[in-house]
Amino acid sequence: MRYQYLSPMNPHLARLAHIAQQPSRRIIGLMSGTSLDGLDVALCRLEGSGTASQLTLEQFSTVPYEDEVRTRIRRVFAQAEVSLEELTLLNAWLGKLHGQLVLDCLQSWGISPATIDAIASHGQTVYHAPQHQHQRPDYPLNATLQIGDADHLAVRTGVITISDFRQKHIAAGGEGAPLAAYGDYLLYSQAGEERLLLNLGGIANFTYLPASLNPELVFSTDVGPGNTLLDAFVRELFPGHHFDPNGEFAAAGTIHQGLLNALLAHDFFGAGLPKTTGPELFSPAYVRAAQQRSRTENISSHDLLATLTEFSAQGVKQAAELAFGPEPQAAVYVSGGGMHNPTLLRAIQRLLPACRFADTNVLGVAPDAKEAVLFAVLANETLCGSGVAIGAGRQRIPAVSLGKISLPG
Ligand SMILES: Nc1ncnc2c1ncn2[C@@H]1O[C@H](COP(=O)(O)OP(=O)(O)OP(=O)(O)O)[C@@H](O)[C@H]1O
Ligand SMILES: CC(=O)N[C@H]1[C@@H]2OC[C@@H](O2)[C@@H](O)[C@@H]1O[C@H](C)C(=O)O
Repeated sequence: MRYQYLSPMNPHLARLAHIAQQPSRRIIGLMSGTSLDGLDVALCRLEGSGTASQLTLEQFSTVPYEDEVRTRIRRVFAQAEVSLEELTLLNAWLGKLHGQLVLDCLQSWGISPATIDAIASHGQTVYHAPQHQHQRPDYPLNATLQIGDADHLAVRTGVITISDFRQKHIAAGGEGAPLAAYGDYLLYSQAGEERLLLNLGGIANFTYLPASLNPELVFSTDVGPGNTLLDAFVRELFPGHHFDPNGEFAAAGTIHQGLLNALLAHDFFGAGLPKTTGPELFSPAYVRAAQQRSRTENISSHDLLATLTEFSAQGVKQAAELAFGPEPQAAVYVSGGGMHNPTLLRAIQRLLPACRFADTNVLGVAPDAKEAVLFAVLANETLCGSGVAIGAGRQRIPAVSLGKISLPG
């Protein structure tokens, strides 16, 4: 379809059309993940689109959240009941904050906001509710909520902002996550190599990239908890720490097989791929229930951490076996904060002995930046992609462009 532009036209829409037609775009990808450690800010140059996309990561920064930000998010995060006033206020407040953090980053890099074509803002997931998890017969649908309203980002920065990437995925039959496949396929596929791109964030997920490059086989899936349970129990049991430093607490403990079996006794692990989950399921309450069932309430803090670390690794193994069958063989490229935890990495390598492991630096993207980069790539596709049929025809992997557009004025 071709459209002729008739004047008068909203100048912001004209700018949008111009940006879409440029040979390359400068897009800032923003991600604030489930670990609540901070806002990842990735300034990307994207040339072309689709499988011809070329990415250059020009700048990257994680702006750590102050305690107050974390506290405010935790008041509503992954909880079935919250104050509606708190949620409403936080939505606007986070949007403003993210806008300001983008401006701060640009200033520290010596880059003018006027040179940025678009911001791609994931926002903060506060509740993820795939149907298999909420199981409410009165709501037979998947749903998810990200906050940090993008109109605030657009107005504060003066930059067109694309946000709320997960809703159309759901509207078109998906669970709203993971979206990684839509970017990973374009940037990191390699003919002749079976690849798994494993992200160890709060929740662990991977993307399968087939050696054949056939987009219909591509998918990404959550596999279970990554760091979320480790972080939660470290905060409780080792005051002053936010995570298990280099996996040392877990390394000093012993895996308790009875508790591990109880943790793994959930339908999520046997369910077909792709699937999503979140801290709504994998919460401290989930662990406490498993401890009660296995009579392991009194194991030491180190043993609990060792068992939870093994639990995260087992989730990766079980999903890899669902994808490949027994003895999965693939090149695994790791990203996310969990790659800084050698105890977790060693466990995954032990459970997948026929896989080769590297981190995503080898693919040209810093592991900590990969998710923020993803949203820049998704925004680029929304602006000028012509559509790649990722997972075409398979359940829960709709081939759609993602995101809503906020104009600065
Ligand atoms: N040196 C380290 N030792 C152990 N763990 C670490 C280290 N550095 C980071 N981590 C872990 O990585 C986490 C942050 O990971 P990341 O930033 O990938 O999460 P996220 O993006 O918020 O999660 P998600 O992808 O689920 O949204 C920390 O909370 C911690 O658990
Ligand atoms: C609902 C939601 O925010 N999910 C996140 C979360 O963090 C990791 C995992 O759970 C993944 O499913 C997803 O993020 C990545 C970026 C994705 O959509 O691919």
